[in-house]
Amino acid sequence: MMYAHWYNGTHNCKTVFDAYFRKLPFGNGFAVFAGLERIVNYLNELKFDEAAIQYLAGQEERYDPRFLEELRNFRFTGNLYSMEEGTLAFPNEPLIRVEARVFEAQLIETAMLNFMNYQTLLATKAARIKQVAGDDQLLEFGTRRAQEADAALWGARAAYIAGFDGTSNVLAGMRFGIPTKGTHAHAWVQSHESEEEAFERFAAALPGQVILLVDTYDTLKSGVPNAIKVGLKLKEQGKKLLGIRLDSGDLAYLSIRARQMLDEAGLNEVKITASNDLDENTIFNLKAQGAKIDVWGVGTQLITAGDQPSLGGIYKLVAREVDGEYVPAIKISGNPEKITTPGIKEVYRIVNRATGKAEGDYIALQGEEDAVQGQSLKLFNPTHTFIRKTVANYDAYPILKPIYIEGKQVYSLPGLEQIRQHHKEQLKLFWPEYLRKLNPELYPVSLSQKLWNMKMELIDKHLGQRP
Ligand SMILES: Nc1ncnc2c1ncn2[C@@H]1O[C@H](COP(=O)(O)OP(=O)(O)OP(=O)(O)O)[C@@H](O)[C@H]1O
Ligand SMILES: O=P(O)(O)OC[C@H]1O[C@H](OP(=O)(O)OP(=O)(O)O)[C@H](O)[C@@H]1O
Ligand SMILES: O=C(O)c1cccnc1
Repeated sequence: MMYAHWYNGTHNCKTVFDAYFRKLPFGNGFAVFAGLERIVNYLNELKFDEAAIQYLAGQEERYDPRFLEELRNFRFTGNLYSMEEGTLAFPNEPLIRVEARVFEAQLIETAMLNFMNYQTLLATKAARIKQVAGDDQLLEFGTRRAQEADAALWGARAAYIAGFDGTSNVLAGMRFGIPTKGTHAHAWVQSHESEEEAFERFAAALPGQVILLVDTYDTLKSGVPNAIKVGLKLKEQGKKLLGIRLDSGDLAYLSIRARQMLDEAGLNEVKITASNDLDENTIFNLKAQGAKIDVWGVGTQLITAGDQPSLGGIYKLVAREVDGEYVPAIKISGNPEKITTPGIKEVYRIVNRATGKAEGDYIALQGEEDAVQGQSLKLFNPTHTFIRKTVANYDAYPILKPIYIEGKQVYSLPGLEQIRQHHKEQLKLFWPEYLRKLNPELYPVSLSQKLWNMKMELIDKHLGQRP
């Protein structure tokens, strides 16, 4: 497409694209936007180096050398607006808007969607797990099962944004400052003559971090009693057994029994960690069964987003420059939900001043800023327009922030702690009915009347052209 634009002399035409998703993952009521940091890293480094030019020169498309010369000077020179990481996002509203030469805007589509889709999916899955875990500690244990190494690293970051407390991925600790936490594997126990010896040696090496895996041979007959022996010895030395880990069997029953045994031995402070194919449903059920688990190690189901391995985020052309002016663009589909919303748009989060809670998101055309300054605002469902409400006494917060203006990064990436905090504050903005895990209420995302009218006119215009 880049070549075809260059060949036809349209490559410098300005275009506007929106990145958004149509359907929330996991039946959740919201998504947690993530991926911006990696998008910024990508755009800052985006260029065609000599090796790339050479590779393209050898392809069967037989690119004109002047095109390859153009690529040599390629960099991102456009504008990019985005939600901040950790922000709650909803279907059919732009999460990112790109305004750039079509040459650039088109190239970055796939990479941007890759980063946005995976990280947003992961942060959303992690938010669901966080919701059931409450104040229990959550550890990300997924690296060995992730869809390759990048997914492990950025997935650990996304999980931390949404409320996980640590990761077993040490590179994620080094790169992003996420606390690294973990225990030991069965192999540690298997590589000693006895379980007791294995526990003692582990405690000797890492006296401040001892969490012992107790299920290698027999959890209640051998693992927990041996851990208690080591725990009591550590106590005598003024040190502490931090915890035990259960990794198989009935985690409710075993944790209740292990808790009793630890308490009877006077080791009330020793925490119980559980792992083994956990997700929000097993954790919810284990808690309902009265499991005595303080720390949850979650791997495969989180890092692969096991129940929905992809977010269907898309990137659609919404405006293009014609004779020096932007004109809105639309894509029609037989499926009304797939019809795009044309034009350059702002997204506002409408917050009720009396309750401090979000009433809905409101998408208006650029230049329509007055629409959200009035005494009252009409929100309606763009597909089922009879579903409507009027909000008075509100604040309208624009949620797309400028990240690049004319290719210059104008946004300083916040630290991870700040992003995590922002996410926590976002959650407080919403009524619980939108946040609940099962059958949440549909959060209203409305179009301005002007935008809705314009969309309908464009639909009429294009359908009118049909034979
Ligand atoms: N009390 C419980 N209620 C509901 N689910 C549980 C309970 N205890 C464990 N589970 C879950 O049931 C599944 C058991 O899986 P599986 O049968 O493969 O494990 P296992 O045989 O105990 O251990 P291993 O990993 O050694 O095979 C896991 O996902 C685990 O988290
Ligand atoms: O179950 P997850 O949520 O992915 O959590 C990570 C799992 O990885 C480790 O197991 P390991 O790779 O040794 O396999 P196994 O315990 O299932 O045999 C650990 O003991 C957990 O069970
Ligand atoms: O630290 C652990 O116990 C751990 C880490 C990753 C995967 N499984 C277990």
